[in-house]
Amino acid sequence: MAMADLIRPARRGLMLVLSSPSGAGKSTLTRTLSQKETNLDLSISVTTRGRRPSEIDGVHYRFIDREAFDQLRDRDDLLESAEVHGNGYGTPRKPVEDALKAGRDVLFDIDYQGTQQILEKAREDVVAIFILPPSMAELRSRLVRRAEDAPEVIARRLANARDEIARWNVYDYVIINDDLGAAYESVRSILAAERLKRSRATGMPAFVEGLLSEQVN
Ligand SMILES: Nc1nc2c(ncn2[C@@H]2O[C@H](COP(=O)(O)OP(=O)(O)O)[C@@H](O)[C@H]2O)c(=O)[nH]1
Ligand SMILES: Nc1ncnc2c1ncn2[C@@H]1O[C@H](COP(=O)(O)OP(=O)(O)O)[C@@H](O)[C@H]1O
Repeated sequence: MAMADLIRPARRGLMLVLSSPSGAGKSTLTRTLSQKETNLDLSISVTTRGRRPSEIDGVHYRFIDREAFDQLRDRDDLLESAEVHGNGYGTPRKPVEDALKAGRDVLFDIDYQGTQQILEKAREDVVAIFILPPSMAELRSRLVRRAEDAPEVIARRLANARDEIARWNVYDYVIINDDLGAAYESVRSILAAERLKRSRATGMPAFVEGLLSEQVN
């Protein structure tokens, strides 16, 4: 091992938050990102909301009852928690702390209230991105097309969208998810840039080392 590797402090993982009003596309972007990116753990939240037909317990959320939720929160086992659209949601603390300590980055799909709580705790380590739909009409059609929620649930989520959009200034970046591929590339670029910024403190990034060690004639 090179001397530089021995004295270089390991980079603490960063916390990447993706939030959006319901239906703007954060779950789709989160899923793609966690499949394609290495060194990025997805934080699995607990929720008291009922499971949607397409969801798997332990993969998309851990579905728990109100009593279990209150117990986790009261024991301080949640890094952040909030009431959203009438249900409890929270981030289990332990998996996040373990990943960050090991230098892995963590991806969160949480709302603005949870984002604010995490920012208050660890501003320097957080990168918060807000995903917006191109229009309110398109937001509505995405919720209808997704066909996972009852009409009254969709109506409530659309009504709440206005309050959520008004919180845009909690975030470091805002992305309009019109073309999905373009939105994904924007998220990926932000992650790459923020990782590079942080690696300055801990030494040369691997791809720079790679370029410098390559011999060409
Ligand atoms: N604060 C907080 N919000 C969460 C958490 N998990 C999910 N959310 C948010 O709760 C809201 C509702 O999520 P969900 O019921 O899956 O509906 P969706 O927005 O239509 O995908 C979204 O804004 C999520 O980002 C969490 O652990 N903490
Ligand atoms: N750029 C896009 N163009 C068209 N449809 C999209 C786009 N992004 C996401 N969708 C679709 O919109 C619906 C809502 O997306 P989803 O990721 O579930 O939103 P959220 O997690 O923000 O509630 C899904 O059916 C998804 O396939």
